[in-house]
Amino acid sequence: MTNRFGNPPPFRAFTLALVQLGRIGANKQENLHHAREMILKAAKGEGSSKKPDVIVLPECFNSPYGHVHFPVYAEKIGYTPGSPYDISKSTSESVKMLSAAAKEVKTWLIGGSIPERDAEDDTKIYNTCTVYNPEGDLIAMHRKVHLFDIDIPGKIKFKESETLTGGKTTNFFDTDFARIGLGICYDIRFPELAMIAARRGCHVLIYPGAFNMTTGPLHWELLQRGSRAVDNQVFFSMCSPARDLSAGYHAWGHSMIVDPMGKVLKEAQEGEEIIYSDIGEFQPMMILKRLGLTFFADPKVFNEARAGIPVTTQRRFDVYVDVSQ
Ligand SMILES: O=C(O)CCC(=O)C(=O)O
Repeated sequence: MTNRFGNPPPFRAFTLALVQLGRIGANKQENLHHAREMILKAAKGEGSSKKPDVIVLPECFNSPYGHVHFPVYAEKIGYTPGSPYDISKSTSESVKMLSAAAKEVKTWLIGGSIPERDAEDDTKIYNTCTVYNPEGDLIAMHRKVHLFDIDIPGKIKFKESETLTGGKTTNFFDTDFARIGLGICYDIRFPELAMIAARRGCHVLIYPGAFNMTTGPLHWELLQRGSRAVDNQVFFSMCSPARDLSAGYHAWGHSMIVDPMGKVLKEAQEGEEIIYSDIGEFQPMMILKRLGLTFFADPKVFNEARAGIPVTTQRRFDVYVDVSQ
């Protein structure tokens, strides 16, 4: 696909690891220490025969989840919109840990999310995902666009907007094997974000998330499979923290990887766990080629979904009205 956002890299199979992180408590140092341990474990492919190309952490991995906690745990990443990413002078302990861990394991790392304090305006805090390449460079960020403000009487009330500001941009990044789109948790409820990413050539969308015990059982899987993956014919994945019933917020867990036909490739349970899945299919011949410098993979399900059910090219933008009013 050619587009004004630059051609995406050719899509080749890769292995994705989701770290459904547990033990996220009040002590930030411990949270960072444990997250690092789990990144190292995931990189070894522990519990799997696979060594991942991309490792993902959950939403809000360095702090308890709740609007009162965000200002206390917020860190300045050192990023100013419009400027290149440069974390050499960042004061963020979380960013330093993530960058060093990605470099150590030489793997792409989607660093879940952390509360981020604006570089210039101290009153603004975002829920921010940072992404590192295998050299440890920060190469992409996503500030949660849609804030999680809900009130289901007797079940759950949550108001991120009490302390957070919403991001203003859609974001993706290119690796040498795929273009990957970003979102965070509640962003999944807004189909526009995923559709924009898919139409900009993303093959895979990855959202760190932390659904709860009310909406989790009803919507977590439905939104990933039935909605964002099938709507856009992309691989879709959300990575949750593990469920901790002693914490103030009870995460649903069930981190998941879904293919473009809506098939669940891997799903975690509730506890701390690392799950792995191939994105695209490795063929035996291709494994051999992989021992050389190049390898080819079969993005079969991606191409077949789009060829067999060509909604991507059948959309009637001439008919759809502007629904923004
Ligand atoms: O949309 C939902 O039901 C949950 C969203 C959420 O937990 C979040 O945005 O952190």
